[in-house]
Amino acid sequence: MAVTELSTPSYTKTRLFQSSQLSCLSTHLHSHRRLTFRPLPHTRNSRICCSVAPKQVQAPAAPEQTQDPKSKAECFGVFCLTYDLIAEEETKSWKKLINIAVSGAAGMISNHLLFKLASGEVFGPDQPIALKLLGSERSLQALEGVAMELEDSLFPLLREVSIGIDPYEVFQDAEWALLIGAKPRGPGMERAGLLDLNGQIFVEQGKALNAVASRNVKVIVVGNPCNTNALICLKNAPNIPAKNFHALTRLDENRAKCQLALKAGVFYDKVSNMTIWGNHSTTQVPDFLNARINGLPVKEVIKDHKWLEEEFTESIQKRGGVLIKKWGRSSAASTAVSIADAMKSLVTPTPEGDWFSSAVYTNGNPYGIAEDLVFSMPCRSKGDGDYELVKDIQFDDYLRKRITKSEAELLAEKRCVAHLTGQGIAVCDLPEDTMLPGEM
Ligand SMILES: NC(=O)C1=CN([C@@H]2O[C@H](COP(=O)(O)OP(=O)(O)OC[C@H]3O[C@@H](n4cnc5c(N)ncnc54)[C@H](OP(=O)(O)O)[C@@H]3O)[C@@H](O)[C@H]2O)C=CC1
Ligand SMILES: O=C([O-])CC(=O)C(=O)O
Repeated sequence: MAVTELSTPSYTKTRLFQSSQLSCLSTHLHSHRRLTFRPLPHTRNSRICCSVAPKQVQAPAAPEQTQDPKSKAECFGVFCLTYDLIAEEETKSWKKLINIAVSGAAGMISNHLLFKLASGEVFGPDQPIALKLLGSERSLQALEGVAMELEDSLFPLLREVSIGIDPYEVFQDAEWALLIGAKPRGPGMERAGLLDLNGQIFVEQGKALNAVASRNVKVIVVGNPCNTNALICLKNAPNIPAKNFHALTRLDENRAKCQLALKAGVFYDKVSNMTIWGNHSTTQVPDFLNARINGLPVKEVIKDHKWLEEEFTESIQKRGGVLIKKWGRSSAASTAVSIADAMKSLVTPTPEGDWFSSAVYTNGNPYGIAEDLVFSMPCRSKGDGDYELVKDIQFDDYLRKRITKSEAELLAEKRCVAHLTGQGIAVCDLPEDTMLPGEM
C-alpha cells in the first residue's frame, strides 16, 4: 500500500482531512461490498498516516467470491482504510486495540451505547477500540446507517468498525461481547414462549463466542430475559469461564440509588453499597438493608421503613414498565448509560468499601443462593475485568424472603430452558407469570 507522510502530523487534522475527502471513497466501497479488502496489520507508534490521494489508499484485492457477502462481517466505509498509525505523541501512549462486539447493534440501546464507547468514555482516552456490530437480515441496512453515523463522528479512538449478520464472523477475537439484541414479548406471548424464542438466539451466540471469541471475553447480556439468556449463553460456551458472563442489573441499581436519594433529599452520588439481588424482573430485590446514604445505613436516614419495603421496592421493580407507558418504548439511553457503568466498574478499581451489582454465575456464592444460576449480587473489582463477591453482607427476614422469591423464579426459568442449556427436558412450571420490568 502506498502511504504518504503528511507534512502536518496533527492527528485531529488528519482525521478530519481524511473524512471530508473520503466520502466518495466510502461510497465507492459501499457499492463494492463484494470486494474483500486485505487489512494490513494494525500498527502503533509509526509516523505515517493515511493520505487522501486515491493511490494512497490500499487497492482492493481481487474479489473473493467464495463466501456469501451477507454472512461475512465486513469493515465499513472509512474504517476499511488501512494505514499506519499516526505518530502523534498522544498515540504513542495508546494501549493495544480492543475488540468489542455488540449484538442488536441497530436497536435503540445500541444507538446510544456505541457512541459512548467510541468516545472513550468507558475505556479512557488512551484505549483505541474496534466495534464489531451484529445485526440480522432485517436490520442490515439500518446497521449501515449506524456505521455511517459512526464514520461521521470522527472519533479518534474508533479504529475499526465492521458489520455482519453471522455471529461466528462478528465475534471473532471479541474481548467484550455486549449482547443486546433480543425479541420483545409480543401480545399474547407466554413468558415460556419468550424464554424459548430468545433462548435460541443465546444458544447460537454462546456457541459462536465459544468458537471464535477471545478465551477471556467478558460478556454482558442485556437482551431480556437477561439472567436466563446469560445462563443459556454460558452453558453453550464451555471453553469460556462462566465467571465472565454477566446479565445487566446496573440499570436497576442506578434507578434504586436515584429513588433513595430523592427520598433522603441528597444528591445521588451520596448513595452507595446498592445491591440488586436476583432476577431482572419484577421479583428483583433492591437491598435497602445494606445500602448507605452519606455512609450511614439507609434505614437510619430514611425512617419510613414501610415506604422502603413497599413503595420504594415496587417502584424499582416496575420502573421500566412505567417508563414504557410514558415514552411508548423501553429505556434506551439510561440502559446504555448503565451498560457503560457496568463496564467501567469492571475496568476500574471499586472505591474502598463500596460495591456494584451485576447478575453473575452462582458458583460457590457465600449467600446460600442456589448454585448454577445467573443471579444479581454485590461485586467488587480490582479493575482487571474480573470481580469478586462481597462477603460482609447483612440479611434479615424481609431480605431473605424476597431473595428466595426471585431465586424460585430463576430456578423455574432454568427448568423451562433445560433443552437449551444441555440439562435435559424442559419443564415450564413458572410459579406465576412474573414480568420483565418493561412488561408491567
Ligand atoms: N437488562 C436491562 O436492564 C434492560 C434490557 N432491555 C432489553 O434489551 C433488549 C434490546 O432493547 P432495545 O435496544 O431497546 O430494543 P430494539 O427493539 O430497539 O432492538 C432490539 C434488537 O433486537 C434484535 N432482534 C433479535 N431478534 C429479534 C426478533 N426476533 N424480532 C425483533 N428484533 C429482534 C433486533 O436486531 P436485529 O434485527 O439486528 O437482530 C433489534 O434491533 C430488549 O430485550 C430489552 O427488553 C431493555 C432495557 C433494560
Ligand atoms: O422490559 C424491557 O424491555 C425494559 C426493561 O428491562 C427495563 O426497563 O428494565
